[in-house]
Amino acid sequence: MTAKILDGKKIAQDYRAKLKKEVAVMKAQTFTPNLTVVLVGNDGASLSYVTSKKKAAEAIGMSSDIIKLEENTSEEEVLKIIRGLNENPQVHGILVQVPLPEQINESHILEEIAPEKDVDGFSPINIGRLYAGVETFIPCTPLGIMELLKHADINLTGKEIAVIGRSHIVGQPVAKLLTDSDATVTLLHSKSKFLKDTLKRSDVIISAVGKPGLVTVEDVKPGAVVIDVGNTVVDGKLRGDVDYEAVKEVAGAITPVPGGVGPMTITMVLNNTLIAAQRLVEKQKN
Ligand SMILES: Nc1nc(=O)c2c([nH]1)NC[C@@H]1CN(c3ccc(C(=O)N[C@@H](CCC(=O)O)C(=O)O)cc3)C=[N+]21
Repeated sequence: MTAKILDGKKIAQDYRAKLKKEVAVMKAQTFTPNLTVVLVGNDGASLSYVTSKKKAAEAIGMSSDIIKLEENTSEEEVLKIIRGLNENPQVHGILVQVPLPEQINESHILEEIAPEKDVDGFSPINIGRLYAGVETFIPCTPLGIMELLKHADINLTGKEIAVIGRSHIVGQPVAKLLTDSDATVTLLHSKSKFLKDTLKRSDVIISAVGKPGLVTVEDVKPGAVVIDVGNTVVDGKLRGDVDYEAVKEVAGAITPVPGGVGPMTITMVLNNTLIAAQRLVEKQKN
């Protein structure tokens, strides 16, 4: 059996075409949604991600700005910039690229972003809202994974799902969303005792660790759906966590790296920015 390839690039393209139509309607009736991305420092990979986000936003008719700050920028300086963006009525979505340089405390920054503009869904208020089951912004990678699973022809009800990695950005929120979809989730991490046994009995494996070669063909039950969130550069090449070539011969469906989860994450940043702008329109009506 050869797996169905979950083509994130194509699925993202189709999704963005739908967003583009909604943006056009919004622009005709009200204003142009804007995504502003804050990047601190000179990390090459981060610069390439934020440039992709700006390009993707502009391609669907949104406006997008990148605020590029020096590596040695102080926390107070970044906080001041965020306060300015919070108050700027032209800005609907704010995204501060992580990781941040070490002199800047990430929590302090995320606390400062106005929850109604926090399109990453990383602020403590929005994380709390997610678990409370009230209106929020769902983090972009988990949202993208849920969209990919819709294309995997799998009914999640009662399914065994292994999530590897317990970050606030991917592992924990995706476990929450999958649980809400009636799946049974095991959240695995570096200290888990029965990692490999759990993978082997799972109907879906989601790996978000950043360790190439972590998930091997021996770990995968025939027909299982495998979602690879890893993106690690090895010898100048982007690698996921999954041994893709071997696993695709036994899995039911699988995401490639690149071209799987990554393009979906960017699409969901756009999705959340549009929602932020739409919520503002609703608020102004009342
Ligand atoms: N505040 C914040 N929000 C984020 O959403 C965020 C972040 N910080 N920090 C870093 C991670 C990583 N991330 C990726 C997004 C797209 C691709 C992506 O599109 N990758 C392409 C390949 C790109 C390439 O070839 O280098 C792909 O997988 O096909 C990858 C990684 C968002 N992140």
